[in-house]
Amino acid sequence: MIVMDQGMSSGLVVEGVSLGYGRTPIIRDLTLPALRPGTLTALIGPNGAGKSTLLRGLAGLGDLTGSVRLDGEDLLRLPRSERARRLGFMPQSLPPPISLSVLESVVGSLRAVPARDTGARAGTARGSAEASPPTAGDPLRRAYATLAEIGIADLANRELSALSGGQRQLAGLAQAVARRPGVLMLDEPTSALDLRHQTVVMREVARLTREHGMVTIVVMHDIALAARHADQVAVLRGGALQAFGTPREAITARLLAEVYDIEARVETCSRGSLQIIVDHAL
Ligand SMILES: Nc1ncnc2c1ncn2[C@@H]1O[C@H](COP(=O)(O)OP(=O)(O)OP(=O)(O)O)[C@@H](O)[C@H]1O
Repeated sequence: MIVMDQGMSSGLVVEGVSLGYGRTPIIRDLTLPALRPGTLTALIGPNGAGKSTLLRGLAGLGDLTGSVRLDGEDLLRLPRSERARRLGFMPQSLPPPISLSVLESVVGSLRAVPARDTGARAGTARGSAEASPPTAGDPLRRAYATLAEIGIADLANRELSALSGGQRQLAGLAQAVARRPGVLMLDEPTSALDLRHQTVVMREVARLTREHGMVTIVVMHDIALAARHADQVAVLRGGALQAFGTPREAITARLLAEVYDIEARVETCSRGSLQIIVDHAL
């Protein structure tokens, strides 16, 4: 059990981390403000900024140095299996098109690393459900509920190998989300999705993050979508943190010019959400 003292803070604390490939450094001495449980952080920045490298490093893939603590516990010193229990990672690549049904793949991921007991009520199935709901077994129930939450209960019995790219991305998301890990890391989870699924996925990820007290980090390129669903935004360029704050604090026309080399306007629409209007590339 972890006992909090004044030197420990709850949530994810990333301090002085560095990481690269071979001798090429990509992330250099990066420190993030503490990421609190129940909050969603959008990690944005231009192509090649190091977003995936950072996420993969935090997930234990790569030789990351520095300090990464979750609720005061040093994640880098934990055995791999223990670290895996605390972290959920969905990479940028789609899950392989293997001969497993979507439901079986989510159950498999739950059996490999059991779900964290967050004390919150297990997700209730919503949305259309063409497949019959399962009647027994906690992993099965949890897996099915997760598919319903992200709106793909109708895909439960379809084989991964017979899905479209976007459908496979949703199945991969279900595998990562079902476990309710302490830290949930998603690398561009909406890149293959249509407009409705982008919105549903971000809404549900934000809801599950709050409900289960997860620290969620989502790499994304759609800044307006990030602004709508994220509690805070971390902006990366050249492996370094350029800005961090609430979407309104962090996303400014000046930042977009500096980080993306574009002239853009950041405006508030009639319903109050941030919109980015790109005028031209600089
Ligand atoms: N396996 C690898 N070996 C060597 N260099 C790599 C490898 N993967 C990525 N890089 C380099 O590391 C840098 C950061 O790449 P990374 O994929 O982390 O960027 P990103 O911000 O996620 O970009 P994108 O938005 O294009 O996905 C880039 O210069 C890239 O070429």
